[in-house]
Amino acid sequence: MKTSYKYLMLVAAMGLTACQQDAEQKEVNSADDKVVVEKKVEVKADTQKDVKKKVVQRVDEHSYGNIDEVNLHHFDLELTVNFEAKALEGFVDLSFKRLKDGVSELVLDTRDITIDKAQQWVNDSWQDTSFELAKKDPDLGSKLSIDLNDSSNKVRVYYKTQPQASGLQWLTPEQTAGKKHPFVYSQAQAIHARSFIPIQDSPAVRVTYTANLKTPKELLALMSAFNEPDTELDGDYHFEMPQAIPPYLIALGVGNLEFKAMSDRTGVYAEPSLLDPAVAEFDDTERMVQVTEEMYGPYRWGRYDLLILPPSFPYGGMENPRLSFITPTVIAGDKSLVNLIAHELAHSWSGNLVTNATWEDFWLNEGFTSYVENRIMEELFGEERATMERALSVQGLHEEVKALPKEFTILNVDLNGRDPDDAFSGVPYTKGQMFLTYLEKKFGRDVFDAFLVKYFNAHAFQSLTTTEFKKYLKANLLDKHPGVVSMDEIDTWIHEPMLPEMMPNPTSDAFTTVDAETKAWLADQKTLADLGSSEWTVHEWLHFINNLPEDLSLEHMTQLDSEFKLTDSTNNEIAHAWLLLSLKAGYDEVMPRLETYLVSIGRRKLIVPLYKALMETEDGAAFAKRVYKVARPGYHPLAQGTIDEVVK
Ligand SMILES: CC/C=C\C/C=C\C[C@@H](O)/C=C/C=C/C=C\[C@@H](O)CCCC(=O)O
Ligand SMILES: [Zn+2]
Repeated sequence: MKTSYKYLMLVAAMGLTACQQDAEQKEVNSADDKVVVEKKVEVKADTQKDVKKKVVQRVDEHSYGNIDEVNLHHFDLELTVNFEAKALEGFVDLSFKRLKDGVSELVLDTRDITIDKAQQWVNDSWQDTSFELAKKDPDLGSKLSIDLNDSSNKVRVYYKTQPQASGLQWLTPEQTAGKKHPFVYSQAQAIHARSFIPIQDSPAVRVTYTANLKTPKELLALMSAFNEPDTELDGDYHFEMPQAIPPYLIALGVGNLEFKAMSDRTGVYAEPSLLDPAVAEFDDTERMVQVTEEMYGPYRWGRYDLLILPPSFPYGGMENPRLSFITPTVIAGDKSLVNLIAHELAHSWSGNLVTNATWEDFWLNEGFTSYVENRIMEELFGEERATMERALSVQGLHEEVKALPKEFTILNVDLNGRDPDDAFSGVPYTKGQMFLTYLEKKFGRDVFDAFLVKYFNAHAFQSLTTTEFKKYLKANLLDKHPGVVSMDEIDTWIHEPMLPEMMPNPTSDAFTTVDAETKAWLADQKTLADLGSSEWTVHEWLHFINNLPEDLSLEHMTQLDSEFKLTDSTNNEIAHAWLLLSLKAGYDEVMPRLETYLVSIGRRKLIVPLYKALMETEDGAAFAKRVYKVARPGYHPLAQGTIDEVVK
């Protein structure tokens, strides 16, 4: 096996002796994958702590790409969307610059892609070149090495995706709202872009792109690129993405989609029956863009549109640039769940503009975004709602942390040897958000806002590691205001497990009132009719349900349901909270509703806790297995993977 280029990069950076290099080299040559190589280097670096922090964290253990040798900066994609074969078929031209002399190969990430041919651009023509597709690693996929001659700077790869591509979901017409047309969409984060494009699939890479997609004539294709609002349906679509983005933000969606504008630069794409409800729900989007610009500087991506996906979309939203992908489960009819739009929009600053360099730095994307999301909500809907949303998140975090492996409660998590999807949790989101809220409170909002604007500008269209962030924070905030927050405190937030005592604890007066009312009801001092609940917002309802005792009597559960019709709630968050409580309290009246819920929604956050709760009892497990059999074919591969583990 060849020596890992990353190994050499690390050795050079760490200044190991020739003898040490030799010893390491032997181990590397016998190792069969690069993760082992990096583990080895990390052990070695333990004796040089500062070097370890500086160097090892720059390594992206989730990519085979030779990014220190070849800088991939642009691609042109030509694909046919073949619904019968559940495949994308065509080729990609990858343009790159060499960073060193003597580079003889371009190393890419792939997963479950069939490679038909590789060519390189030499002397003004395409010439075949040899390539090697390595054995598949279960987490990372297959390394693709393409031989380069001395001068080429463009490679063409002919390929097709396979039906099980982890980054694509192919839906039959029956799985869509309209039931007449098929649908396909991508979800590339964290390391799934490689299942539909051979690429250096690391968030440290940034590429511009163009694409031509051929689809059935009656369908519309969209990408995370410029989407012309009045595109004609003709099955032949061209896209340009002039801003350089990391590969996990490459996205496509194809279906029976229509467009409605919400402002000059914002609009919604959705299946026809969902279009008007979505526009009504999300018509504050333009205001959201404006207030974010006022706080954090210009929106740098041109248009900001939303694509409403089928309910099987495994996440709430995905921040694909210029075109956020959105679950329909947040179309509640009362704008109660639109913080999700604030969140995806906030990524246009934190995540898409300033990006985590590796998946171990994921909290840099999500902590900042959750903080900015809440600031947008405060601007649009007031302090009380923003506080309630923070309080709900923090309570959820406390619950989640109890069940997580301790190492996953660290912001700068160690993902060595792990699939990033397996470490996914609310920690990078809410613990990260609370860290920034802590800094805001310590330094004051004006100072902290100025720091954030500077941070976004200084790192625009770049990726950075946690170590680089800490250095920037120290120089630009801590050292400028000495004695306010120490580096030890910063390290506790970023590198220690669990939740620090200094974590802010958002308290809402409205929630305090709900708590008092609940107490009075449980003590038989008030009836449900006297609770004042007719004035409650969705957030108060969520707080109420989430804080009821898990062993609430069946009599109390029945009273609640007959008074408030909670089993029939059409708000998916309230329904989720109520169904979960019902499972814990043994309130079986909900089972038919639970079955419908689990079969009709594929968003992991809403269904995984329900499957987990079901698996706690024998009857529940039998129910879970029966329902999952029906629901599974409609779920996204990511949700299938998670729930397969739960419902073993
Ligand atoms: C500690 C976690 C460390 C690393 C995880 C790295 C990457 C996460 C990756 O697996 C994929 C994440 C995709 C997220 C997409 C959208 C979310 O913001 C949705 C949140 C949940 C929801 O609202 O449904
Ligand atoms: Zn996010």
